[in-house]
Amino acid sequence: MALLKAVQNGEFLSATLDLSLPFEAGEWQLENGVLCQLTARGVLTVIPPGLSAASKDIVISSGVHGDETGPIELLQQLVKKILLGDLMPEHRLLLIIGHPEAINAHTRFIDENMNRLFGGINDEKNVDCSRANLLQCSVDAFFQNSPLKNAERWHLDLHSAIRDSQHYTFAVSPFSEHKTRGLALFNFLHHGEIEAMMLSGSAAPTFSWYSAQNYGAQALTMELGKVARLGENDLERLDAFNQAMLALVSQQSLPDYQGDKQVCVYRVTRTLTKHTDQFAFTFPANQANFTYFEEGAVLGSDNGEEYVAAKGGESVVFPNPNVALGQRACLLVKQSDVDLTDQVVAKF
Ligand SMILES: O=C(O)CCC(=O)N[C@@H](CCC(=O)O)C(=O)O
Ligand SMILES: [Zn+2]
Repeated sequence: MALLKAVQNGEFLSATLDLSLPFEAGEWQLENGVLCQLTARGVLTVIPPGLSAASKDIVISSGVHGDETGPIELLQQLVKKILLGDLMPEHRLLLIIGHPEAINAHTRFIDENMNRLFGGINDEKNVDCSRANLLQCSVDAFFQNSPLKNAERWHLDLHSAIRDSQHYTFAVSPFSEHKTRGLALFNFLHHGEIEAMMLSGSAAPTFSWYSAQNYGAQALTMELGKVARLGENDLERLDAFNQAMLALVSQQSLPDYQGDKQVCVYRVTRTLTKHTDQFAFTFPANQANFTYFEEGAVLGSDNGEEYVAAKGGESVVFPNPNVALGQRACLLVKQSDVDLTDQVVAKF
């Protein structure tokens, strides 16, 4: 079946991944009036017939890393519900399957980590750079061409962690110069029963940062469980998040959270960068995210420089000594007692 026809039938993921099907752009309307625009492989805009003053512009992306497949399955389910008329979106949506070549290859990336390529347009020297450029242009077009004036902008970039984690689900809030940490975003995290949130204090060229920095979007990198092959994910464990995501796209706004789950908040204290090939950690490669190290514990070293846990201790997240030179080898975080219902955090 041709690519466009397959997408129209709800098969967004399989049509996106079948690279033998030539890409066809297309625009069509569903019986319920929803307008769909397929503008690039894996890039679908959805526009409900009746936009209101409360409508938002929401980007949901998955598969920016090809081996993080649980969120890709969730996105496919969401798209299918919309395309078959089973879910009426309330907001303009840009729904993205990030990196088809990497997904097909079951790898994080092909030549370089695409989630470090959102700092602006790249030289198109490989497929990761070309795809990052296309995704940046797609996000630009989506936000810039919105008929909604002063609409709230959101971007949820869905990932899953490589290793075990003391928090099965968590979010990274990228640093930006805009107020991109609103109370509605925290309310969403509570509804999704997301266990932890890290507040980043410095810019990083990730996809969620791109939308926060350039468009003031309420943006998060969401870490949802652990990497597994497509079709082998335990989506039950992500059900609270999935329900919150479905509600986000189909309701004007989420009701104030009344449950008793609390998001554990961390501030990023430091980013350790790999400067030389001597970079090494003192702990095993599979050390769980959020492992805590007492003050003074040696965490690793790089060409004779030792990294030691700071005053009060620090926890390590995303430790990876195998990254390219000049890239982030881990984040160090400290638990913070800020309350996510607090306007003070929401100011930033
Ligand atoms: O589990 C890991 O080590 C990596 C999971 C992952 O891909 N995380 C994102 C986080 C992006 C951010 O800091 O916002 C990444 O490393 O790109
Ligand atoms: Zn990822």
